[in-house]
Amino acid sequence: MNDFLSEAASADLTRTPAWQALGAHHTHVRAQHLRELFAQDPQRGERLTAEAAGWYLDYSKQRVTDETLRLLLALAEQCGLPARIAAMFRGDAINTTEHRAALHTALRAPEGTQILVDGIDVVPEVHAVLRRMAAFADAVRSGAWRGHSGKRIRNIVNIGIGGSDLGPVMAYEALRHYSQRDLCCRFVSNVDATALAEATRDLDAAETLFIVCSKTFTTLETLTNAHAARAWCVAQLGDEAAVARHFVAVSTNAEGVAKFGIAPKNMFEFWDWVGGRYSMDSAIGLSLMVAIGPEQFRDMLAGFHAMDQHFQSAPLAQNLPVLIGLLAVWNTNFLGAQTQAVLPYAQYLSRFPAYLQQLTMESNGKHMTLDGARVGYATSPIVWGEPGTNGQHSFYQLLHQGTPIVPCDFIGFCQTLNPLAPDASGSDSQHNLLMANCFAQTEALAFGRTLQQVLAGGADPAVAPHRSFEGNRPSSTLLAERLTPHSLGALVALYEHSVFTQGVVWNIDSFDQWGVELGKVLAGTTAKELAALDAPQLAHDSSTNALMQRYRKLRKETP
Ligand SMILES: O=P(O)(O)OC[C@H]1O[C@H](O)[C@H](O)[C@@H](O)[C@@H]1O
Repeated sequence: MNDFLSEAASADLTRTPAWQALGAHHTHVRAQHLRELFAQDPQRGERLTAEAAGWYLDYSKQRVTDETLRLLLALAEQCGLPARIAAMFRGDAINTTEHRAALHTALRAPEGTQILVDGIDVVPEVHAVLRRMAAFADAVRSGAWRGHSGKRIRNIVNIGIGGSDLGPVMAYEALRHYSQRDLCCRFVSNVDATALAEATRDLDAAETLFIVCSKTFTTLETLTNAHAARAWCVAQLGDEAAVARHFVAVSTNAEGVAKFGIAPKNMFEFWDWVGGRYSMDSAIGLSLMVAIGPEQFRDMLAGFHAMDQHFQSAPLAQNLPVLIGLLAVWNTNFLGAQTQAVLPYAQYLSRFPAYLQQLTMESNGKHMTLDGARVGYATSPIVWGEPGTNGQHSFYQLLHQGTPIVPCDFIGFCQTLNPLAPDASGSDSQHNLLMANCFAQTEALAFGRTLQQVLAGGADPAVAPHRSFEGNRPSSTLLAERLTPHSLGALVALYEHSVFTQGVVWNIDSFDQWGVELGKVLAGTTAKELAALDAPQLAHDSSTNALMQRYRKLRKETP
């Protein structure tokens, strides 16, 4: 057993005293409505809140009592959370199945901090790469870096998938307001050739820079797209040598990058102790840095770091990531929720739910404990969501009146970056409308509308039951003053650490992803069979065989 694992963490979770106490306690909470909890405690909405790194968390509309919180905090203690947090920040090999540290926190550690991996301080390396990235970003932004034919770079195409795509594209969209207007960034991830074809259709190769992002530099989708992009570029510019001015790489695999034909001086490195889904603040964020500039990127890192410090040092009861993580455990394991909706009331955060899907589900979608036993409890919720108010006109019907319980995280900002409709008081009426929707939704979910209220409003008694809302649907609200690189960094770190908190309680490895491997291996074999058009025998199951045969037949007949 690893020395950072406490005895309790390795014992069967469901037999720990805190878990058992929560099991006994949850029937009591289930019998209570949020209406009663608020009526009993007029200060609840101010009391069940916490604040850190510019973010205010209101979790008073979660179905918890003070006793629930006390028991959840006891559970965290019994699972050894404080020791596990310390182990992560220290650089212990907490990713046990891959024998690696999970040190994304080192990516935003200020210069002068010392973090040792195998006896070597990694912080100077992190800052050396950041400086190289900054010099490159400045050169592209100023026009000092020219394309092969001497033209200025106007377009950046990031090629990567999973963590090498979702973080950069989410953050680029989130921080568009801060990006250089004459630079256009596009992101290609899917191996469907349509993605690359549409991303490059209207571009001039002479003005286009490809950033190929892949931690391993072996990912089939990324290498396939990178080769296709290279062919497109060379065909347009008529010279193989153009690759040197139009391709850079971000990877841990220098050999793979060199083999592709990108010179070491055009490669930005990161390290195996950075997980793909935890890498947007490493060199994987190069496209973002080119778009928003090194200063704003550093501001984002400072936001990450502020939340890291809070997670590391705040008491568990006031610790935002810990609270959010424990509430997820409560909702999943005791209230029976299977999914979690993330609802940003900010168009700029349109890709945030997709980003959180990988962060959460690839991290905690596991069924084996660190000790190699099958878990006897549910682990990661299914994460989904859309920006408000769009979601309201789509799936909120189910949130309000459906049969499943869906805990919601509402995320919003007090100030808009695009004031289109300033009113007499100086605030923006369009933004007021957006946020009014956000607050009203949390209220409606929690308190609903009783049958009596509906009837008192004069509704037809036959329709009244359909128009009543049970309420008692849990949500949290995260509010910050303004969407800035700093507040975005803090928000991402908040969720990273909340996912870690859940993983610690569930006693799973939140940093491996073996479940993705099988699909990759099978697709490789199948791709070979599809390529060999006339190969007579297929040895899959009858369904897969029939599908492949049909595909081959129709593909052949297509002119
Ligand atoms: O960055 P790469 O090595 O190309 O990996 C890209 C992605 O590959 C797999 O899908 C992994 O499960 C992801 O965690 C990773 O982000």
